[in-house]
Amino acid sequence: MSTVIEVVDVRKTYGRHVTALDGVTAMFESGRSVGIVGESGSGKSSLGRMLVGLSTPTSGQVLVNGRDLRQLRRRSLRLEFLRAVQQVAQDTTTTFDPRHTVREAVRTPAQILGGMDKAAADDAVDAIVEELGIGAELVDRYPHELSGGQRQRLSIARSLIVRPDILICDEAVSALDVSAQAVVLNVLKQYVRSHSLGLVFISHGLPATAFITDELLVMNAGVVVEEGDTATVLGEPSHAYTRQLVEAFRTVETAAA
Ligand SMILES: Nc1ncnc2c1ncn2[C@@H]1O[C@H](COP(=O)(O)OP(=O)(O)OP(=O)(O)O)[C@@H](O)[C@H]1O
Repeated sequence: MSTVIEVVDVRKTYGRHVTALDGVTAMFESGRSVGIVGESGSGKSSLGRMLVGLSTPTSGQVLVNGRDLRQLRRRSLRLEFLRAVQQVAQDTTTTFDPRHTVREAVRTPAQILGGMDKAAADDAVDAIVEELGIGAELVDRYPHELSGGQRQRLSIARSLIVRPDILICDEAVSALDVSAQAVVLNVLKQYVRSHSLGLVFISHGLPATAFITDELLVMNAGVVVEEGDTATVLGEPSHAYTRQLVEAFRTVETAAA
């Protein structure tokens, strides 16, 4: 395991009145899966967006493989950054270019970032699609011909094919039915164990988070209030906010059962 992303005392404010992140320090390693949990508005997506370079800190630093993220956003280092960090978003409506089939969309990063030739990239597309339980017939469709869940799985395929050091998943399995979710979560877990993938898993779903993460960061009002290994944080939460959150998770689960 090696440290890929370091977040050092990061603050993020929007305008004058909203502090989304208030002094967050965290480390994300390859081969380890970290869940970020917290109620709505606690800053999870603000942190997730920062890790993928979609937002910059108001103060503090985000380092990716030792380099400041601001440097990595430059065009000359953009490919290096994309090889290290990939993301899967909750809303995949704009993830795919409507002019290309999903085969082209999944194959292109394998060629550009993975250095594969077209034939090897095509084989890699077929392999990852099968691994994720996606029907082979879907890859020759255009994005608008797919359901939200199908697009979400193909978006995961497109990120995994690059073999990034870190994959940021923000509600990335939320559009999937339970059986598709189980397949995807198992594949992601296997990539963490066997291919040293570092996973950052942002989710409101407790069972999926408990299953897939090694560690949890609990956020409240832009602050990490508790962190530790998942079983301990969920089984013996030490912070009152975490106890409340775990209780709320369980209430929803019971109501849904
Ligand atoms: N672009 C923005 N402009 C202004 N305020 C924002 C912006 N993005 C987020 N915020 C605010 O920052 C705070 C943190 O939002 P964030 O989206 O990070 O929370 P979250 O924990 O991911 O919530 P959810 O679980 O609902 O997705 C919230 O108060 C939100 O209203």
